[in-house]
Amino acid sequence: MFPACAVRLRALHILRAPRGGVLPPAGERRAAQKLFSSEKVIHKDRSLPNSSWNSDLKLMFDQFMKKCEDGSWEHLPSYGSRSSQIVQYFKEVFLETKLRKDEQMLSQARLFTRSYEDGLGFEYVMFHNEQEKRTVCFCQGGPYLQGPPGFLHGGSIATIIDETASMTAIIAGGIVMTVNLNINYKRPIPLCSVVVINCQVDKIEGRKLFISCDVRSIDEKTLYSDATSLFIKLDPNKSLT
Ligand SMILES: CCCCCCCCCC(=O)SCCNC(=O)CCNC(=O)[C@H](O)C(C)(C)COP(=O)(O)OP(=O)(O)OC[C@H]1O[C@@H](n2cnc3c(N)ncnc32)[C@H](O)[C@@H]1OP(=O)(O)O
Repeated sequence: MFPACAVRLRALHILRAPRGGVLPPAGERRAAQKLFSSEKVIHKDRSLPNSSWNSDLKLMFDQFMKKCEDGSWEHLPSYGSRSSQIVQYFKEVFLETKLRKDEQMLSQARLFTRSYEDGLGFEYVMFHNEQEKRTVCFCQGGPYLQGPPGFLHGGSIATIIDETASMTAIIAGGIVMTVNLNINYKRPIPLCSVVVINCQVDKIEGRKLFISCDVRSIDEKTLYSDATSLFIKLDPNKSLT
């Protein structure tokens, strides 16, 4: 089964029987639907090529889109404002009513990695291989992500690792959050170069998902960083706050 399909099915399954079989009250759901309808304004898939992409990023995009043709890999679209069913469910179940009512704040909310203008921050595209439980992300880190002069900030590297590992964990386990992320920074990453982040599920134990990642140059000769992370599947019966 393709992962996007798997995510949708999992979300539907959760929506059918959240909180031990009891749906959130209808009034609450209607209010949430009204609130979430504002998200429809933002639709641009930011994982598609734009004029800021360099030739390496375009090349990797084309190569992997070809690999998608036989169904072994799937391109994962990505939006500035996540509005999938799974996000809607997250907001309904895990976001405090007080926060959900703050429409202005929520309408301004953007996915951190998609909050920069084209080319200035994270330009990236992800592909998932369901059989290998593996996600690859090709990322070109722009000039606003500078740490040491000419190189990426370590926090921006952690961010794109966390985003790729999160997608891997969400596809495998549904609604999760990072509880631990360990990174070894081995070589600095030049600004505006393209790297490949490779994440895979190592182990699932109950609610825990163990993910490992590495960050390499696209010719795979340079290992920039490696990381392990732990995700916990959220319990709909426990409050987040
Ligand atoms: C729309 C879909 C969702 C999109 C998500 C995108 C995610 C993007 C990535 C992120 O940015 S996530 C944001 C950063 N992470 C957080 O803010 C998480 C903060 N942590 C928490 O809120 C809670 O830890 C959490 C709700 C995730 C879990 O709390 P619980 O009370 O449900 O779990 P609990 O504390 O019982 O732990 C469950 C198990 O995990 C273990 N555990 C928890 N934290 C651990 C840790 N840090 N290291 C090792 N083990 C840990 C814990 O010992 C236990 O093991 P056992 O089941 O064996 O007893």
